[in-house]
Amino acid sequence: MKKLLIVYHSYTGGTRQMAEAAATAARGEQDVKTVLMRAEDCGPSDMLAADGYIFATPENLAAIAGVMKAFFDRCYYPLLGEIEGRPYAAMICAGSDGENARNQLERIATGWRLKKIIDTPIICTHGQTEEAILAPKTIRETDKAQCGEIGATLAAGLAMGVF
Ligand SMILES: Cc1cc2nc3c(=O)[nH]c(=O)nc-3n(C[C@H](O)[C@H](O)[C@H](O)COP(=O)(O)O)c2cc1C
Repeated sequence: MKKLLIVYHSYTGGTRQMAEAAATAARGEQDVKTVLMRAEDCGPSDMLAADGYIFATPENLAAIAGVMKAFFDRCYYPLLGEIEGRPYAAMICAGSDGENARNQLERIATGWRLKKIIDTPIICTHGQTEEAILAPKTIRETDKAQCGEIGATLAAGLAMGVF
């Protein structure tokens, strides 16, 4: 059975809801096992055991979250040349921007020679003040539906073997 691995980090809950929406939709595909993992728990063996990936991270200080970066740092060289051509999608949760995080994440995926299946969405939570930025986030249903589409697309493609 094919395996879809969703790796995420979230401080205030937004990215977690996005990753969970993708996982819920992906689990509608019976022939694919979908695994949702926090970035700090994920290592090279988890990556190697999967056939496709979704990476989800907030943008923090104009970069992917540090915990997500640590995951990539830990896995990058052990997996170089081992996962080439496998499909992936990414999702960014941002207060107002998200472009740098998207570029940084996609650059790492390109280094691994992963195949991007869907354009990477940036879901904005619109926090501007310190209080709003540090508050727990609620992702809108329309945005969760977009994340669900990504999960469902990856899972369906893995099941059909089209990637
Ligand atoms: C320390 C810190 C730095 C942040 N830097 C950025 C930033 O550079 N660009 C941006 O658009 N949002 C920034 N944000 C806002 C978060 O991306 C936003 O609140 C997002 O919803 C967080 O996702 P999460 O709920 O999964 O943690 C920052 C938030 C924190 C706490």
